Amino acid sequence: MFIEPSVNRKNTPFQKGQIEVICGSMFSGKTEELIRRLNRAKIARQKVEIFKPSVDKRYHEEDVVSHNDTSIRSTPVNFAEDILLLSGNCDVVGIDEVQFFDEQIVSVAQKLANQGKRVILAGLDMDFEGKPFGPMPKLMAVAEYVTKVHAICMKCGDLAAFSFRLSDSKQKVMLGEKDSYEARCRKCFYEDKR
Ligand SMILES: Nc1ncnc2c1ncn2[C@@H]1O[C@H](COP(=O)(O)OP(=O)(O)O)[C@@H](O)[C@H]1O
Ligand SMILES: Cc1cn([C@H]2C[C@H](O)[C@@H](COP(=O)(O)O)O2)c(=O)[nH]c1=O
Ligand SMILES: [Zn+2]
Repeated sequence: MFIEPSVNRKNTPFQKGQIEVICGSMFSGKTEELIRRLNRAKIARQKVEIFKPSVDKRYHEEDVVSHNDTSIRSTPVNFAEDILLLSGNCDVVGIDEVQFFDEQIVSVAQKLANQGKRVILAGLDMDFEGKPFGPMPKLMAVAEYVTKVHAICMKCGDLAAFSFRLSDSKQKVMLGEKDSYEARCRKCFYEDKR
C-alpha cells in the first residue's frame, strides 16, 4: 500500500528519505499522479524540485505537462547526475519521463533518498515492443513504493498496460502522442504486433 508521507507532529518536513515509482503505459496517468503528489507536498510547505530529461520537449521546453494539460514547472537536464547538483536542500524531488535517463538515475535516486529526500519518479515501464524500458526495472527494485497505473485500451475498452506504436519505426526512442501511439490491453497489443 502506498502511504503518502506528510509533515510530522512538530509540523516540520518529513525527514526520512524514500523512493516512489509511478509506472504504466502511455496515457495511464503517470504524469497526472506525479503532479498530484508534488502539489500536495507543496501544500504541506515542503520544498519541491522537479526535473525531466531535456530530450522530452513534446508539449513544453520546461514544464512537465500531462496529456490532460495539467502542468508543473520543471528543470530539463541532460544527465541524471545533474539532478544531484541541482536538487540542493529541497525535501521532495520529482522526475518525469524517467525511462529516458541513463542507468545513473538509479544511484542518483538512492543518493537523494539516503540524504533524507522523498524521490518520486514517473516513467514508462515497457517500450513499444513490450520490453522493460531503460532503468525502470532497477528503479522499481530499489523503491519503497511502486504504483502501476493503467490507461484504457483504445481497441476494446479494457484496462491497458501496453503502448502500441502505430508506425513501423523500430527505434527505441521515438517521441510522440496520440498520432504515434495507442494504449492497448495485452490481447489487443499482441494481436496487432508485427
Ligand atoms: N487511452 C487512454 N486511457 C486513459 N486516459 C487517456 C487515454 N487517452 C488519453 N487519455 C488522457 O490522458 C490523461 C493522462 O495523461 P498523463 O498523466 O500525461 O499520462 P501518462 O503520463 O501516463 O502518459 C488522462 O487523464 C486522459 O485525459
Ligand atoms: C512506448 C514508447 C514511447 N516512447 C515515447 C513516446 C512519448 O514521447 C514518451 C512517453 O510519454 P508518456 O508521458 O508516457 O505518454 O515516450 C518512446 O520513445 N519509445 C517507446 O517505445
Ligand atoms: Zn484491448
